[in-house]
Amino acid sequence: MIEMKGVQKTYRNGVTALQGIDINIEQGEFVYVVGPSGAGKSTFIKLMYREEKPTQGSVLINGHDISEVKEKLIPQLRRGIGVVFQDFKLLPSLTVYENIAFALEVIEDSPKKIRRKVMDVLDLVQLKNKARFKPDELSGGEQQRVSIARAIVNNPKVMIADEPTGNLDPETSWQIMKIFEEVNARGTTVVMATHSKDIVNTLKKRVIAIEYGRVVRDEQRGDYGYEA
Ligand SMILES: Nc1ncnc2c1ncn2[C@@H]1O[C@H](COP(=O)(O)OP(=O)(O)OP(=O)(O)O)[C@@H](O)[C@H]1O
Repeated sequence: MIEMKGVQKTYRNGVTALQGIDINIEQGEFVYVVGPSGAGKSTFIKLMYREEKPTQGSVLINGHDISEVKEKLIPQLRRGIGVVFQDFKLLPSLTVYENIAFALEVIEDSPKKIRRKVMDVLDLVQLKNKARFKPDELSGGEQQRVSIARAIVNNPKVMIADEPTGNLDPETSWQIMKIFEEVNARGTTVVMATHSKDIVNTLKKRVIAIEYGRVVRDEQRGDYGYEA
């Protein structure tokens, strides 16, 4: 469902962040992307939701080359892809409820439908009781749960996360991983860049390791493979 063919990404400053990337991720897989700092993980993730375009090669989602999606159709493309960041990226002036509903309002659902969908995802991340809170009234783990709820409220086929536990303590990170596993169990493909040796070596999944912009390892139930 996600395919990269002969992908190279060279940034405008001349840095080649990725080269010779050929990978295929099937619907329903859970994939960790690991590797040293600066190896190209974030670039790899950004190519999947058209935050960046490849310099060479193609990125296909369900057979469609996303580099060819017209600018005005990018919001529509992104609705099918939930994205979770290390720093949550919630809108500070909106409540928890509004931050999630915002992702739906652009697709013009009825108010009743919006309410049901938002409350359903808040239930999944166990934050129904904080729907009226603002992000700065929540702990880091709670904010990350809101950002996951926002990412999945449109029921995307893919959830992509760039170091989602990077700012969280170990216990909170495990809570977040339980939610990721639940989302994956419901059929969503999950691709997650991480530096967490503990998580990768405990919750065994497919591991794609990137070094100096190239895939150096791709294993089912792989290890983290680096020192923490
Ligand atoms: N917007 C950009 N413009 C120019 N160079 C960039 C840009 N983004 C990333 N790079 C460079 O591309 C390379 C890969 O960066 P990337 O952020 O993909 O690595 P990473 O593996 O995610 O690193 P980290 O684990 O530290 O987050 C690095 O050399 C980085 O400096």
